[in-house]
Amino acid sequence: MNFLDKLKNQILIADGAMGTLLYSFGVDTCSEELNLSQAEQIQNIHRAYIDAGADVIQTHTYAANYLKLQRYGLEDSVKEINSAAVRNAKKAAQSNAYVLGTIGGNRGIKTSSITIEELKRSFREQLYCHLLEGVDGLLFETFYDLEELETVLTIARKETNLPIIAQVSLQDPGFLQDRTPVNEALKRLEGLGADVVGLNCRLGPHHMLLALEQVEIPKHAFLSAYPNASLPTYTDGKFHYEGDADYFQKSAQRFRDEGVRLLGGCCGTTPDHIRAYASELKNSIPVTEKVVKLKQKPIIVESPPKREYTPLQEIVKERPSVIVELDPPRKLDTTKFFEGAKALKEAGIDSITLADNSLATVRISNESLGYLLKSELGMRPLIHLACRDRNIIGLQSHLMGLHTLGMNDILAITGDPARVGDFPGASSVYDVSSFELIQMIKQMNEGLSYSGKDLGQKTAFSVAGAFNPNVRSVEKAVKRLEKKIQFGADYFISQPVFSEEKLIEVYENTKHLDTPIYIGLMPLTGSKNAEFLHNEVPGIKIADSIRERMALLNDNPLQAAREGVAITKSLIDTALDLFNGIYLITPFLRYELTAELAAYANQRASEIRGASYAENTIF
Ligand SMILES: Cc1cc2nc3c(=O)[nH]c(=O)nc-3n(C[C@H](O)[C@H](O)[C@H](O)COP(=O)(O)OP(=O)(O)OC[C@H]3O[C@@H](n4cnc5c(N)ncnc54)[C@H](O)[C@@H]3O)c2cc1C
Ligand code: MET
Ligand SMILES: [Zn+2]
Repeated sequence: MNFLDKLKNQILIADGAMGTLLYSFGVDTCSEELNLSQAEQIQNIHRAYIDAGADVIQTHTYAANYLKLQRYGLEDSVKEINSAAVRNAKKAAQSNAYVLGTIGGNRGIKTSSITIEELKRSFREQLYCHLLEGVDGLLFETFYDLEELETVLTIARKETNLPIIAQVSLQDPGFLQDRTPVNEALKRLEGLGADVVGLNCRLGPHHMLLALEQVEIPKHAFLSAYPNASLPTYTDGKFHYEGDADYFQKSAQRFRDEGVRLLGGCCGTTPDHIRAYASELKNSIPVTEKVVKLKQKPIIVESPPKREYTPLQEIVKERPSVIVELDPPRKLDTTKFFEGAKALKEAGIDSITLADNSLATVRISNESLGYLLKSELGMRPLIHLACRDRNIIGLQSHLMGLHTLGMNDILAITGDPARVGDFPGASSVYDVSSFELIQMIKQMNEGLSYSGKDLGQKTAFSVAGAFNPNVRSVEKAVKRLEKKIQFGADYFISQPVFSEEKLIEVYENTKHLDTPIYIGLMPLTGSKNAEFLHNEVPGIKIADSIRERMALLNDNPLQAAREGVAITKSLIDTALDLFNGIYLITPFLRYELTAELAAYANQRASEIRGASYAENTIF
């Protein structure tokens, strides 16, 4: 009798974890490889689960695909490992248990760079091994990404009539990562021909039962559940799971009440947990009716997003706009910083931009100074946000804080790596790069966290991307801009440009884009500054004539700075012919220089506007 026939009339017990069990025994390398080198041990664990009462066991092949095996240089051993794994499970099962060939999901919570074609290849390789070796059914487990599971299920259903179990994993008890309600997801899997649909991993019994309360008993499939033992804890350098077998035993009947017919365990479970389930439910009669607590898709409050200002990308499309960077100090005295901010406010700038530990050098946090500028001086802070210092949790919590404080203008950057900075031993986090950060922020504007959790409100961020035209190939840099636009960038802010030729080159290469650019300009403060930028900062080239002008004033710092301002004014004149946005960078907190330049740019901008107004009204 195939195990689907059995499931028609009785609950079956499945096995528990293999990976975490081996890890608890000290295996911290590729445990799937043990199917080859420690076949007997693997068979012993399978037997321990069968002795504990499992009717159905699974091959130890969850991560035995080329995408995951390549981490260990084992990508060419897919066939060997999967075939050995099936043989191990069958040898242990004899005729005492059914054997499922397990294939795990690849896409996790982060936006994955794995393409559908790679997923298909990875899946097919494993599938054919399992079919050739002969299994009683297939178990597709730990799929966070519904698209991935639907893709592989469709392939498998075409290839075989064997029973297929398709299981998703949830971050949130109710919804998949893409916000599909769990009930809808399982129905879709049933529609694609899965014989058993269900949940495994990530959630322990409590949350998995909460999710199952929202699931109807399928009409043409059976329901399965493989909860984790508990949340993991990290002690003495190792992960542990705590949920004990008694706790599992108490949950068993509740799984039955939710209509589950195949009940096993996932991470952290052991033969004791399975024994507990078997003692409660083995051979028991399944329920056929239940009251479902269907949840609707979360309603994201459609209140107007919390926005105090017109987004900069809208302003700069309408008229010339000047923003100025004034970096948070490296020391705790903020007097000069606030003096500078006041001077820039008087110069009439649209926004003051605050770097995030630029060059990986520690500075006062930009959100705290930004908030003071906003609340005390009524200025509009634009907060740079680098991926380098924060993981996905930190980035999101930081963004939620910025929203709460009403700071909606963000420059999303990957960030200079920690090794360039003043704490070279610090680690760069880079959970995401600027592309995904832009996407994360845009998702929050839809009221959803990066993993798709409902935030209850929409944020109103306007997101800039960084543009570095000081590279060998501006065309390549523009390709990055195009990619950032695809990820949701609203406008760009560039590194400083030091020559008219570069301004024109950038204009020529970007004029096809609708997305506005604030072009960067920074006054040189002296000859040493000019030589440093020209010779030591990758990509920055300053015309010989300019460096000569600065060199002539080497002994007169005041005059040199005046020269730097004069050069930048002439660049502003050209820049305003080509771009609407001017981004001035304040060197060494010398705000008097950028305040003067901002006033100049604003005056030139109003002259241009006056002239175009006159042109439009006269004719
Ligand atoms: C306006 C502006 C403000 C900035 N503010 C800060 C700040 O506050 N804090 C801070 O730490 N850093 C800051 N930076 C520096 C920035 O983080 C680095 O210059 C970064 O390497 C490029 O910008 P990004 O972070 O958006 O990188 P991304 O565009 O995401 O690029 C990431 C990686 O790709 C590389 N890359 C970028 N462009 C190219 C290209 N054309 N060809 C090949 N490889 C490329 C980069 O070197 C980097 O390794 C700022 C840069 C700009 C332009
Ligand atoms: C990471 S969830 C899948 C786990 C797998 N069934 C194992 O225990 O090895
Ligand atoms: Zn698991």
